[in-house]
Amino acid sequence: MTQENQQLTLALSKGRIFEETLPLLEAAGIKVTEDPETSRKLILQTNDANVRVIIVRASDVPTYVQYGAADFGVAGKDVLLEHGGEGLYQPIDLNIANCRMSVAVKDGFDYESAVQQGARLRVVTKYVQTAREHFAAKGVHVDLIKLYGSMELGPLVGLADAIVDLVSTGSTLRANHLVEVERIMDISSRLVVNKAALKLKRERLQPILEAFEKASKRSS
Ligand SMILES: Nc1ncnc2c1ncn2[C@@H]1O[C@H](COP(=O)(O)OP(=O)(O)OP(=O)(O)O)[C@@H](O)[C@H]1O
Ligand SMILES: O=P(O)(O)OC[C@H]1O[C@H](OP(=O)(O)OP(=O)(O)O)[C@H](O)[C@@H]1O
Repeated sequence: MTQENQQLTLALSKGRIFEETLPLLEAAGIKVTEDPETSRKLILQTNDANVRVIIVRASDVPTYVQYGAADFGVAGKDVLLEHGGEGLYQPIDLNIANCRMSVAVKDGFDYESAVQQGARLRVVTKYVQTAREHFAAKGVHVDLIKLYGSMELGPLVGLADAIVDLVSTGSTLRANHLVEVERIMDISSRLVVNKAALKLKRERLQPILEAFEKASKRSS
């Protein structure tokens, strides 16, 4: 095997996923030697010459792994559901970046009666696939409008009746006078592995996957 074939590339997003993956990497003996918050570099080296980290948008992690540009990565269940998971093996729930996906409305909006009356609701979200499935399963009629961020603004400026977004502490909802009216699902981040890499680089990947699994169980 050539040196290049031995190299493993891990796709991570900046922020909470990077921060919360660091202890798992350390459990596998891997230390990232550069900080993505202070460096503009998109390829970060580690103490292991055969492992490098690439920094991509959270929602792009599954795409890099699907096409083999990264051998493995860490992505939220929210992102994986929107992507569809094609070409990805998802062996471990890492139990990091925990939150929930919920429906929220402006304080005072009677969501239950609107639903009971069969009203057609306008919903803004970044998670169109998951939202569509959720409302279809409930038999609620919705017009979904895709946004890329600041969903909480939608009901405040008359763009929508409701939002589907991630909630953790609830402080973003409170700050914008919104209330959570339905929990759709719990969200955590998963390790995703390129299916071909799992076969071809199993020897290098396996110990890392095992260390991640052990460390993520310890923290649960
Ligand atoms: N408030 C939160 N608390 C805990 N976990 C969260 C929270 N918000 C998002 N997450 C989880 O962390 C992941 C990464 O979120 P992050 O905010 O870093 O990226 P993003 O801004 O949503 O993505 P993108 O850059 O692609 O638009 C999300 O996909 C989700 O699974
Ligand atoms: O319930 P809370 O603890 O307030 O967390 C919820 C917020 O967290 C996420 O945004 P994030 O902080 O990731 O900002 P961004 O997606 O706009 O980068 C999510 O989109 C909510 O706005």
